[in-house]
Amino acid sequence: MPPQTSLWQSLGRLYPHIKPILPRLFLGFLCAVGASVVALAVPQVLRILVNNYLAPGGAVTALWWATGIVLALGTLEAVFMALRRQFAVAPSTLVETSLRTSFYRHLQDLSVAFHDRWGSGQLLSRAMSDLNLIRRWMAFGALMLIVTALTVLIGVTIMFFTAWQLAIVFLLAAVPIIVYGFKFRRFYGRVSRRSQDQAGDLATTVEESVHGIRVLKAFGRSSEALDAFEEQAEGLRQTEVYKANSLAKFSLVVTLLPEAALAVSLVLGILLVDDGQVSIGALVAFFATAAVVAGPVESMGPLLSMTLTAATAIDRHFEVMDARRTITDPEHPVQPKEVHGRLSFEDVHFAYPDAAPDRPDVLDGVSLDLRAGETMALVGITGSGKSTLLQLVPRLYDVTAGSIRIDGVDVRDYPLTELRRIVSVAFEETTLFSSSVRDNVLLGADAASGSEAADLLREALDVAQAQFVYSLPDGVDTLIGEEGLSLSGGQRQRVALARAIAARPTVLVLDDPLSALDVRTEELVEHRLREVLAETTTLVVAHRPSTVSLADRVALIQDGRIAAVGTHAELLAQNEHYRHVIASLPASPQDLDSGLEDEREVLR
Ligand SMILES: Nc1ncnc2c1ncn2[C@@H]1O[C@H](COP(=O)(O)OP(=O)(O)OP(=O)(O)O)[C@@H](O)[C@H]1O
Repeated sequence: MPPQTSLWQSLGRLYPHIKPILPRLFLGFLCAVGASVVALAVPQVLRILVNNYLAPGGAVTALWWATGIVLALGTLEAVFMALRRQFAVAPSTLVETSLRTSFYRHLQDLSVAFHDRWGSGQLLSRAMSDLNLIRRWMAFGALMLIVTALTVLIGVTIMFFTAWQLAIVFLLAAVPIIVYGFKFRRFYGRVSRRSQDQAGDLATTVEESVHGIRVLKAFGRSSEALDAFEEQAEGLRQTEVYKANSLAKFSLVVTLLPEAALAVSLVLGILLVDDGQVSIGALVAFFATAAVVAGPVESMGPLLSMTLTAATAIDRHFEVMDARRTITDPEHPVQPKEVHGRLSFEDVHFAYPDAAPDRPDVLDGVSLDLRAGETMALVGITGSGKSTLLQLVPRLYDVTAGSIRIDGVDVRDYPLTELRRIVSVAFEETTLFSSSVRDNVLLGADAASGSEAADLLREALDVAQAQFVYSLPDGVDTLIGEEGLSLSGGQRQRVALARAIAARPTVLVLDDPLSALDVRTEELVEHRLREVLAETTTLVVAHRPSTVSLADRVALIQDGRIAAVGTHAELLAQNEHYRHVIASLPASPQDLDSGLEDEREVLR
């Protein structure tokens, strides 16, 4: 658990966001104070009523006047309360939305390394429920806490002036409440943090099991998943019960002590009236004021707990917002007029941030040159770092040493948007968004519109052999559902490949994007890719001999370095490890050779 910050530090971090709506919040605050002052005025009217008009021989009309005044004050209090809501609720929703938007923007900007570390449920709960808590606190909790404290302060002052001897009894009762309040604050803050973190972990579990529902069902692990979920949910329930119990204890003390003080002062009050030191009217007003103050005093517990929960939510929000962007735009960006796509890796080293320090780098000095327009296949045993190397090109991660250059310019010197326009990626694990096929394919071609966009879409779908989309219910406008789950694995891959092609990149990195395709379709895709992307430099991870046929040359990666580069035939003839890797691929090298010949025939 991160270190606990002080309550004021946490709440203070919200100030810049609240600043624009402060005038309206202040008006809301004035209305809340108005409502409290009016509520406190009612007992004073009662005092005058009892002392002057309810005495024997008092005028009846005066009684009606007093009743009318009490009614008017009641109405005024209701109006003030309605205005408070009006002033505070709408602006606080604006702050919530702006916090949520900046949170989302920051999540987009944070590096992949950050997302590797954070559970999606933790981010989801911070984006949704924590911000909701903050909004409710801004619109209600914060105002009411101040108003409540003020009401108690004003009420006790009035009680002092009405009958100071009785007010002292109440002040004595306040001392243990204040001491307990301080202890409660520290303790409740910690428990509140635990419960919000547990809620986030629970959200991650739900997200993961919904995501992996097919695997859970296929392996018959649904009941085990349920057991694990129940255990987590029970942990959260226990924390919530613990929280509720400690709040109940605090509320008990906050309610019981003033009630006890009331009982003591009732006896004392009667003695004082009997002694002539306090009038009956003053005694009535004192107790009526005490009754008005009792409400705010009792609400102190829930309001304080709401404030502490909001402070935790603010801490959780800023933990993400404080995470630094590690992959940023260069200070002095280089923007060449024309990019040809020569791609070079120069002594590239890379280790994942969470890797053990004694582990060797995943990439341990990779040096490789791709000519502009060349297609190179990357081959290596599983876990040799092929995907890692690919992800360094569009700067999903940054090299830890060495450099990657496009046309001689370090990728870190390109503006990020420009680099990602130059480099397009398709991964084996496809990610599609819950929108139309068209929007998914044209995701990286945002500059295109109208007929240009339509042409790009048609061509990309054609090259990726994704013509099946035209027979979907609404053609390219068909919504393909969350993560494209309504499509088959091969269909999803083809849409993702079409997306990479439609971006019209200068450098294309493909992480085995054809693995779910049958050999015939793969052949067709490769054929069309070569035609359309003749000018595009392509680095493709190959897990099947047939994919190697796409390449002009093959690079063999071994122990984090490029062990050999050459044509497939050269490497087969010269490199023992290459023969071993190729032999471990789904088809035998002999098949590959014949396959390659067949495919060359197709390409000729
Ligand atoms: N996000 C990550 N955090 C930490 N380590 C990682 C991460 N991703 C991959 N690795 C590790 O880096 C090494 C290289 O992984 P990589 O995915 O690049 O291999 P690969 O050659 O593409 O494997 P495959 O052929 O199985 O796809 C592996 O040991 C893997 O465990």
